[in-house]
Amino acid sequence: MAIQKKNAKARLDKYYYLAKEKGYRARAAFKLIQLNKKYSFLQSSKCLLDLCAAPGSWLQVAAETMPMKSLIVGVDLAPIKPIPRTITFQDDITSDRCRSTIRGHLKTWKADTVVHDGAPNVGTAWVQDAFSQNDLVLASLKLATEFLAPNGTFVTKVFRSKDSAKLEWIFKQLFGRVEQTKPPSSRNVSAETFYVCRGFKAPKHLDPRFLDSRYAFAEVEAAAVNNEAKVFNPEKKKRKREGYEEGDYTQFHEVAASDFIQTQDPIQMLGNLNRLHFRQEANGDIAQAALDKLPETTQEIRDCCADLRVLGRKEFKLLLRWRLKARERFGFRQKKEDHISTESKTNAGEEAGEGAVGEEVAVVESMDDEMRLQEEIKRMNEMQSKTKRKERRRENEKKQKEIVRLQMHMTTPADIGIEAGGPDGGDATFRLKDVDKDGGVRRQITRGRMVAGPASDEKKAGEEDEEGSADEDEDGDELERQLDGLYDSFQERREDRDTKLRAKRTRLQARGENEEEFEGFDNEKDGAETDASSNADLVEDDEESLGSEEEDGDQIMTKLQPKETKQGGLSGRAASFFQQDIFKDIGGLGDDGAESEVERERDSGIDVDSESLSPELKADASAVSMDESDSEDEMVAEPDGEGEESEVEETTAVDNDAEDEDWEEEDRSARPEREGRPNIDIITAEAMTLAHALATGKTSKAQLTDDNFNKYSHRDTDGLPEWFLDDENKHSRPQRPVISEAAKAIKEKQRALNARPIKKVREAKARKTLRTARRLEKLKKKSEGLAEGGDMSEKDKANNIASLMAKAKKGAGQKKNKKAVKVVRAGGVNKGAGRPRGVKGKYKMVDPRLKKDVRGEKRAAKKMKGKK
Ligand SMILES: C[S@@+](CC[C@H](N)C(=O)[O-])C[C@H]1O[C@@H](n2cnc3c(N)ncnc32)[C@H](O)[C@@H]1O
Repeated sequence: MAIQKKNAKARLDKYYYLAKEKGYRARAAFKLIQLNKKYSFLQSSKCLLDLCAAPGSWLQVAAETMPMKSLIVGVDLAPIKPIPRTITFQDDITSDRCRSTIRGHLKTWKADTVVHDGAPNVGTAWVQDAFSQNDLVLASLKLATEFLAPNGTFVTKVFRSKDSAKLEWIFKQLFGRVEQTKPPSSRNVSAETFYVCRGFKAPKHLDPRFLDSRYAFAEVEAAAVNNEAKVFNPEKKKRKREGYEEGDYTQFHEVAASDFIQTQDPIQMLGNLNRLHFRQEANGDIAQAALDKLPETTQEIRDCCADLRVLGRKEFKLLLRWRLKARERFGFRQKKEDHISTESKTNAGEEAGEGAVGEEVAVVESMDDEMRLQEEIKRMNEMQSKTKRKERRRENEKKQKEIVRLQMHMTTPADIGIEAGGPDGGDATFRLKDVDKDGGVRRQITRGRMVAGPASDEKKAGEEDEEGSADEDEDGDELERQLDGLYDSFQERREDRDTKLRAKRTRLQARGENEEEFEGFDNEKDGAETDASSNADLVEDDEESLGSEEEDGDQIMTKLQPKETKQGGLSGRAASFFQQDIFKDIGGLGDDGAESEVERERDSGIDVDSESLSPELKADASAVSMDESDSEDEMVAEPDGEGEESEVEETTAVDNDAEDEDWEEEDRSARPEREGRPNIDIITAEAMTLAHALATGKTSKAQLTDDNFNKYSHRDTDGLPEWFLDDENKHSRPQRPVISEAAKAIKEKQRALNARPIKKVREAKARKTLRTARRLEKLKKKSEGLAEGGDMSEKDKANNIASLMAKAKKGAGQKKNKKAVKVVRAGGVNKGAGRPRGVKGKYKMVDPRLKKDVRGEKRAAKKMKGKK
């Protein structure tokens, strides 16, 4: 947060002020404007859903861009002040209530566009923030999949992190076209980027895990090729190529659920079968009917039995637990219980008890009902407390691991401090967990240095959790160990059948080994660094709500850039592209005359006079004109419309010697050319460098033309305020290289120019010279007349001519006599009544006191003169 405050001022950039000027509530508005400018999705949308909409600048943009009577709904955790033409409400987009509220607002409509600009609260570690943001993205995508119309558009902000690629993969499964972009208004220092996903495929059915961060991110991660795995695990398992079992030529296998309850090898069944059915044939198995009626046989169990191939670890555990319960109901006993029930253990049971852990035996019960009931209750209680302890321990263990992995940037901050299990409290299905199959003892997943701390912590936590004795704890793990062992053997069987699974496991193992060997991270340092940068990155401008600017000064409102205008059916970008010279002879490519040559030149960063430049020079594209007769004001070349300062200007063919007479305003279009080419003068070091490069062949015309089609060339400046454009012109333009020789040459040139009198002085001098010349001409004529006059004596003639010359000389130094301004004393009859009576010509009303003072001064001056 400190970082945010420190940078608060710097964050108030031009978009902030522009937003303020245009009345948008946040500068984020420009992001939507720029995204829409590029992809034009708002104009064609009639229904829009804005997830995480506060303070509402995107809603403002949507409301003014979408067609009238469009339905625009916005939701955010924070309240949104009402915006005309939009419906807003306050809720968490991850909640079910939010979903039903949206449904209520949309009624039968489907959204054409869903936009999401959500950002989690900042202040935690970078990875954690990024993860929460990704979580938000998934939540918004979930809503989008529910409310988007087929072929609709989903626009979302994503913070670049290791999970961005996974998100992109998910987007690509759901949308026809997915593009990543960063609008210019998004700060470069921000890790945010935007995905514009178009062409929603609207799948009829979507596995909810697809949009669950734990599964979604884990799945995509596993899909990545791990080359290291190949290095560290070069051995190849031999493939089994036996083919079909004898007499079994189908790939779909099912058995009655009661068989699963009775079997001694449930894992084998779960691994090989596709379904456990509950069908009851006439005269069929009573166990099957009883099983069907058992309260433990819940709908969830039935669903799991329906397709065993799609189940995960959690579901398998569920089925195995269900089987154990059913076996108890049916009177089967486990080995451990046989120890408790000393009366009824059979020899067969004992033999089975020596076998592998978890092996069960059928026991013939002979206890009376009461004892059995007590035993049942005791056992259930034990099981319950064991399960609780186990859950707690696993939570702790998981959190510790996640924290370490998080610090190592090896994982996302999955549910730290929240819930380690799945959304419904279960484990992540695809979580890696190594199991010691034979001993049923679970190995630590994370190894080496990384887990040293957590492992001991875990132990501590485990100790704290202990409520009973150590023996009790061991018993408590029994079920877990059995399940893990069973699941492990199931996994192995599956892997034997499925090469992909095997490869995945190998990769994960290799990764684990790499982690073990890796010793290079400095957790503290790393963490500190990322935290700092993360905050800077994640504290995005969007929180800068203008509405509450007084409070934090960071909030802004935005104004949209002008809408993209289409020219001749082409988008603005396409139109400007086809306006290039190479397309000019091709008909039907937009409006040929829409842009003048000069404008084109200007767009490419060159300011030239279209009429005076030859085509070659246009191609040279290095010229911006400056008339030598024009003085310094023109030299400080104003930036053109595109923000490029003029670098070279045309000169007229004016000779320096005649500069005094050259004060008439130049008509640029009438500038002469030298040998059919415009007379070019170079006035900036960049232009000089460019000219040098051209002259020495270091660059070519084509290269130059290419360079001028840059990202600054085709900006839409319509409707933008002057100050904004000025700022753009100053800073958003290509930086051209300058060589020192060029800089020196320009300096020299400017020094010479500065030494010259300024234009007005030269003009005045020229006018004076002209007047004198005219007067002398007149004088000459008069003198000639006098000289010819016969009546006058030679002396008179000489006197007359001398006096004429003296007059002319005097007159040349004098300005025309201005008519005297009559000073009138304000007051009396002259008080406030327009022109004073009897006064003709110019007059000036003055304060009576002032008039008196002036007269007094004059008198005093006269007296002084007289004394002298
Ligand atoms: C960058 S702002 C959005 C700015 C908005 N696009 C605009 O133009 O004004 C991010 C918003 O996400 C919201 N947000 C974060 N988590 C949310 C959640 N779980 N549900 C709803 N809104 C959430 C925050 O309250 C915050 O207002």
